[in-house]
Amino acid sequence: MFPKIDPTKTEAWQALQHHFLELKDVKMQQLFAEDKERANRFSLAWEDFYIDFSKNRIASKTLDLLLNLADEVKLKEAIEAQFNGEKINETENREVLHTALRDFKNEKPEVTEALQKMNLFSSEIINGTHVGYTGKAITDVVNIGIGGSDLGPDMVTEALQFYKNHLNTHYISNVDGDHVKEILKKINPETTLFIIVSKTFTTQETLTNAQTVRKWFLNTATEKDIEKHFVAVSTNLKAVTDFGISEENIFPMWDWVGGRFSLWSAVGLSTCCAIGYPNFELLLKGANKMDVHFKNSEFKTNIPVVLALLSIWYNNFFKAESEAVIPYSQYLTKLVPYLQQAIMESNGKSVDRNGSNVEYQTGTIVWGSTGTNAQHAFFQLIHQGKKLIPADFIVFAESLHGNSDHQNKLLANCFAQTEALLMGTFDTEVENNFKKFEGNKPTNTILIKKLTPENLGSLIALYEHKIFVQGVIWNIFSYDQWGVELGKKLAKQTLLEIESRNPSKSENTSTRNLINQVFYFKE
Ligand SMILES: O=P(O)(O)OC[C@H]1O[C@](O)(CO)[C@@H](O)[C@@H]1O
Repeated sequence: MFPKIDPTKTEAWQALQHHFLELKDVKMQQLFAEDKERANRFSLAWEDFYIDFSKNRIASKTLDLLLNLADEVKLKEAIEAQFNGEKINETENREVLHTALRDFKNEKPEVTEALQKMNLFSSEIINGTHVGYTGKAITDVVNIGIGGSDLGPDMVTEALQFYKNHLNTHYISNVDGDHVKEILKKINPETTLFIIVSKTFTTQETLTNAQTVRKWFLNTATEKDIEKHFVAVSTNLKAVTDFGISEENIFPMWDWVGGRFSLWSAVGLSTCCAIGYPNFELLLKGANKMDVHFKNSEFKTNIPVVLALLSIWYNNFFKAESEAVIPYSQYLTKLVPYLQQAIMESNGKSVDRNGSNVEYQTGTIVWGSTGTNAQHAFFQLIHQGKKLIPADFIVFAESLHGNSDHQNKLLANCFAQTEALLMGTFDTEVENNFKKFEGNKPTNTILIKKLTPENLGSLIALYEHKIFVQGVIWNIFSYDQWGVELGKKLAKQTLLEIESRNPSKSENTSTRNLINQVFYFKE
């Protein structure tokens, strides 16, 4: 196991603190003017990716010190420990091997078997050999799950809709009954496949939605028809079979795959049905390429490592509280909600790997939405507000739609925004302070050749590894999520009170009043 090192006790951290004082007031506009090679020096080209990180408040020394920090906290050993399947998720006593789901060279037999099952099943759904209870082909696929059992597959299916076949896909996640009701309005029980995805098969929202859908289905069909229309993805075979789904209709999940890192497994079955297995495999292969890059590249040319270190620089030294992600692609509308779970559920921790409270900032808040729309929404604050918000701009050089007029305008806007954020109105006369832009706002630009399943896989894996690197540096456990448990427990108790319809006995007066007010409104 790699050592548990408090980052603030390292020499590199101390050096970075001094260096921060030298650099905190530096203007990037000047750094660019003084160094014509800056953009070349602070950029990385890899496969179909070009990462420009020159528009950051860094000098060469900054990067050197950050790289020293990575060495001092033994990042290399940590990466090896993860890929070698050591139980680095210590609080759950689990290995962390989502990378094994996409490693076609060293496949785990159970992964190969699951992929074969997904291939066969999705092909039968797509080509119409798997028919519903009245003999009709499946037209709609509904994923029922929440968190990692929803956000990843939903995001990927949406992102790759250009590659989609005739199947309609739907995602039911919220326990709010409006969600399931609105989806049920759109589908026909005779031609719909339901995929219940829950690693634990104990999640209240998913089980409630699954029961509601089952009841709706049985309004027209019979119990024996369930096998043609319901499959599940879970580790909890007993709970699934108790629900009424037979073992052959269960796709596996494993303890060594965290929910928010599981879209590569059978959790991605809805995506696999929507885009077909060959495209799904390309997605996995793209992720694997990034895994190999992450595992083998020296840190200074290692994309996830460099992006993670830059984020640490702002989070821990500039004290930036959040980061924005702005994909200039309508297809990536769901990337930010997906990243919010991946990043914040992983690194929103305040206890270190030794069990002590941490005295430094950890998990960044991530937010954002697609450009160009975001320009007309919150960009005002990034340009002229008081907060420092480092941002990742993600854009594809080639479009899928082929309309160069649109694509050129999209690219122009993306690049122009990063330049405006950098330069502001530096060195130019402005009429008044209201029209002044300070500039000096940091951005990374992730320019990718084209939105293909492979490149999307690489992009997602990039962020997965960035999360891990940050967790190692902060000396926290990125792969557990104890912070979600208390709310789940209290919701169960609160539900009992609401269902009892007796005046609340809740000890907390605020909660008590809220429950009683609901009763009053309903009278
Ligand atoms: O797949 P399950 O077990 O239903 O869990 C769903 C989600 O709930 C969480 O446990 C907590 O929100 C996530 O980590 C997970 O992705």
